[in-house]
Amino acid sequence: MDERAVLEELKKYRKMDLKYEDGAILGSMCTKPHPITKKISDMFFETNLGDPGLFRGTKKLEDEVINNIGKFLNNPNPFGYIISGGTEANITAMRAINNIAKAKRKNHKTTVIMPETAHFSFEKAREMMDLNLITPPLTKYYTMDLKYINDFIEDRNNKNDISVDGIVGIAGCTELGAIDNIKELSKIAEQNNIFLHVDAAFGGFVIPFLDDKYKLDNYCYEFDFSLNGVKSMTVDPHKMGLAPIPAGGILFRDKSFKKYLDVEAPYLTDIHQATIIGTRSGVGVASTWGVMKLFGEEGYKNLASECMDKTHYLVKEAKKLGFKPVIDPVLNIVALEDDNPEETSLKLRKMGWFISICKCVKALRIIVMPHVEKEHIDKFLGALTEVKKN
Ligand SMILES: CC1=C(O)/C(=C\N=C/Cc2ccc(O)cc2)C(COP(=O)(O)O)=CN1
Repeated sequence: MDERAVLEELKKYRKMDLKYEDGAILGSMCTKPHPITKKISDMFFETNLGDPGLFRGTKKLEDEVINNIGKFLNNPNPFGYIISGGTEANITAMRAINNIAKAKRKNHKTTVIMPETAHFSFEKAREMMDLNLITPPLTKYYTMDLKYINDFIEDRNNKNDISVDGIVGIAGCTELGAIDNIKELSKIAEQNNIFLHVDAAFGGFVIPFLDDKYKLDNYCYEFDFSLNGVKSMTVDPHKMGLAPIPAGGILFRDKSFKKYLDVEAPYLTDIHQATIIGTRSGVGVASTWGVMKLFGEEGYKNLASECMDKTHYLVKEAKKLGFKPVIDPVLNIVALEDDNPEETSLKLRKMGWFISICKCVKALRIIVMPHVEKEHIDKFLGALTEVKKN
């Protein structure tokens, strides 16, 4: 095929895809990347951070991006990477917890406490590292029951039983946007010398920029490295950071954690490699650097406010039509109670609406990303009303 034919053929495939701007994508935590990232992608498309000695400028960008993200997460000295996504970031944090535990006790089964609302990337980590996951009961706000955690750890300590090696707190859970009480989890982690990882894959680019008027009394919004017990965080630029895929982020409190991830990499320009993925493009790094410079704190504050205003609009209009949110929106995520979410979601899909559903509660799930406008919300609620009538 000549170049023209190749491009013509590819256009046929691309036309089969949905477009964010059409507003029918309501169940995605990704959105249309900022336009500047097209130009940045073109500049950095051949870079490979898997061999950083060859791409020193791009590696310098990654270090600056990690520091810039660290700044809005109250970490003056972060260590980390911009990697394939939140899944790789969470698995990386579990690698660190597992390797720290194994270094203390050889035949120990690493035990990690995390909520049932945790993203399924932790199930992949469990399977890969044979982790022992403990899921405490949830409160009515869909956050982990702190008394249960304290009692569980105390009981283990009293029995001199297998200790708890890690705790995972979610700052903006996938299904509902609920934020665990990271402040209390940090105290528990510090008192018991347990590694606390915060999965803020979605919330990391929202919570630091959230105006107080959107904050609910039932949740604690302190969630970052300002809490001494927090040892690592997942924060994904390719969600509310408006970077193109792939751009997940893993940050550790400092560089002392690198030794728990390093693997010898003899034939690279570096002698060690800490990331799970080897060869990795620098496009996500450069795009994140660019969008963060373009937006600044004000830009992300405006973005968070715009999405929260549309979220509250959706809830207000849905309530008028008799639909009930599972919880008041914590972030730009709405879960509407539904007696048969699978069926409703399928009917909506046939009408061209792509929402998702919750697992932890019978509900429809809508993520009000920047590409979702009020007109899309109005049309969606019209379709939902029609589906529920029949
Ligand atoms: C709290 C948390 C998440 O909500 C999460 C992903 N969430 C949602 C991923 C998603 C994105 C677009 C889409 O159309 C559908 C789903 C991940 C994994 O992030 P990923 O590997 O970048 O998908 C980790 N933690």
